[in-house]
Amino acid sequence: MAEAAANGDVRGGGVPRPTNPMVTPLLTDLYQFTMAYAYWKAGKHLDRAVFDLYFRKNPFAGEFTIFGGLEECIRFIANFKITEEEIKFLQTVMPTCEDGFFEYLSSIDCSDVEVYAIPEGYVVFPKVPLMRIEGPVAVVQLLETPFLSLVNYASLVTTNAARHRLVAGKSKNLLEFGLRRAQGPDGGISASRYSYMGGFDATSNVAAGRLFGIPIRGTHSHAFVSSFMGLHEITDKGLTSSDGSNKREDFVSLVQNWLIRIQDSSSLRGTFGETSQSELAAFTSYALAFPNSFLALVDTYDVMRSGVPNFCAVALALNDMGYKAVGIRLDSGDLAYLSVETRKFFHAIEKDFGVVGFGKMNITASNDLNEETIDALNKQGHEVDAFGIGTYLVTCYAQAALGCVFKLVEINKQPRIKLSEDVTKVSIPCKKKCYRLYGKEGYPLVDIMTGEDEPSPKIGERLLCRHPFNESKRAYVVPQHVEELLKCYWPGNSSDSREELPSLHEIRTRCIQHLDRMRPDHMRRLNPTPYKVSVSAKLYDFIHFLWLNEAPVGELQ
Ligand SMILES: Nc1ncnc2c1ncn2[C@@H]1O[C@H](COP(=O)(O)OP(=O)(O)OP(=O)(O)O)[C@@H](O)[C@H]1O
Ligand SMILES: O=P(O)(O)OC[C@H]1O[C@H](OP(=O)(O)OP(=O)(O)O)[C@H](O)[C@@H]1O
Ligand SMILES: O=C(O)c1cccnc1
Ligand SMILES: [Mg+2]
Repeated sequence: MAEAAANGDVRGGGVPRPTNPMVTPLLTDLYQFTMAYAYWKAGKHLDRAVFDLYFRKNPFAGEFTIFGGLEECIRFIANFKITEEEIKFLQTVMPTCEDGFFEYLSSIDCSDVEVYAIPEGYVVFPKVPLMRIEGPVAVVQLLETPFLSLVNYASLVTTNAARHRLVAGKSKNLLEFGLRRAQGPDGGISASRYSYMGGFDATSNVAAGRLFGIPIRGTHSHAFVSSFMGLHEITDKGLTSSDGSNKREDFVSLVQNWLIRIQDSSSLRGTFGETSQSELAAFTSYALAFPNSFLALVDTYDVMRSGVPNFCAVALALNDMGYKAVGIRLDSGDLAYLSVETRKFFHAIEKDFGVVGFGKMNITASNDLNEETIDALNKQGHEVDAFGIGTYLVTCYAQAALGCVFKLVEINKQPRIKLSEDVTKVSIPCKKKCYRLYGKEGYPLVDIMTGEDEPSPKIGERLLCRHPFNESKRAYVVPQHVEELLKCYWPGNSSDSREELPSLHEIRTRCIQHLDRMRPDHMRRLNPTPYKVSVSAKLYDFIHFLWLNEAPVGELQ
């Protein structure tokens, strides 16, 4: 709801426009328009074509991917219309094309296009169509680039987020901090949205929070700490206690007294000397501004000799006034060691001053974190409760693109194939149905593609599942549960009813549930087991028949 409202104009049968106003029919490659013209010239533009959108290899050396970006594709086609002004511009780009073509272009929409897709947030695998798009060939051709642009990064960053969640574990808070490092504003907004979808808890990106209802969180920066010179800068020193008693105290004096008491306490005596007064002033000021949610960045000068003792002095002063501090953020140094030492310090405070719960104070870590560093921290042992992750998450540093493609699989009911020297690049022809077959233990066992007219797999019935290209790889499966994967998201001429577009929060919940349902060996970081993607025996035979038919026979001289 908030999404539609924030996005203003709602058209296309109640489907809002794409989130990014740059997503228009012109956000495509020139060759889509030149091909559309050539189809039109040949009188072929209304030929009924079926395209599959899929990827060939899982990213990040993993064996799974999460599908993201579907809602934006549906928003795009629901509102697809080339404006008069855009037509005029296209005429300048393609000056040799006949007027009749531009009249045709101005008449098209996607009312006769059908989109069947795997629901957003599902765990998906190579070669299985994420989307099957059917319609007049010229129109569907125009959808290729925008669809790929909407799905490729969305799926990649959702998968990246899910991988960070898997390595961090369920109990940790994951905060997306990437806006400043993302590939521009659209990259940043998309990263926040799809990181949340992939299992992050919150974002620092305020605009994304507003647009998508993602929880917004944040701490403060080093600049805030170093901007203070000393406690004398704090003019309004008073803090009113939280208990409604109107008790007001000189908070600065309270903090100073606590710092002395910590320095003299039995377990911490001698562990630190003079702390930074600049930092103490910054923390005190921040606590005065946010007494209910005080969290301090403790690594500007020295974590153990200044940041943590200063934080504790302020947190204990807040405690006297009935407020509970949140915790600290570490943004440099050895995060395993520093988090463990900080935790010991917190426990010592709890013990020495009898402040129940102080030992459990939140520790957030940031600084160029990624899957590997979090894995390393886990192996070393750490006390971090929350990870703030920017650069490696949003730029998908470990893999630049997912490599989704959009391939013609049928035209006018004639199956088509794209051949390649590289067998992984050979497309799987035909308008297909796709199923996920579940085994006895409740795990998905295999995805299978069949021809459109083949009977669907049945529970309890043995079915031969074949590798699409490798003759010797095949297995019988007796499914305990069968799920048809491609659902109708844009019915076009068909009589199927349209699937609802769930909220981002619902997609996130679904994504987490689906990841939980996978067999653990597919999900592990090191040498995961590939999930099997197969075709029916009939489709296998047909692929190889068509392959032989289309591949020219070489001549040896
Ligand atoms: N215990 C650890 N094990 C493995 N990697 C770690 C550990 N602690 C921190 N890291 C990672 O090591 C890198 C440290 O970065 P870098 O060498 O720039 O040091 P820094 O602490 O940021 O230094 P500076 O104080 O100059 O900012 C970061 O990517 C961080 O996530
Ligand atoms: O490290 P990332 O995963 O990209 O997360 C975002 C970073 O952004 C902030 O740093 P800032 O821009 O202040 O600069 P810094 O690198 O000097 O800390 C924050 O302190 C994090 O370190
Ligand atoms: O709130 C934070 O701590 C934050 C936000 C963005 C980038 N780095 C840190
Ligand atoms: Mg940093």
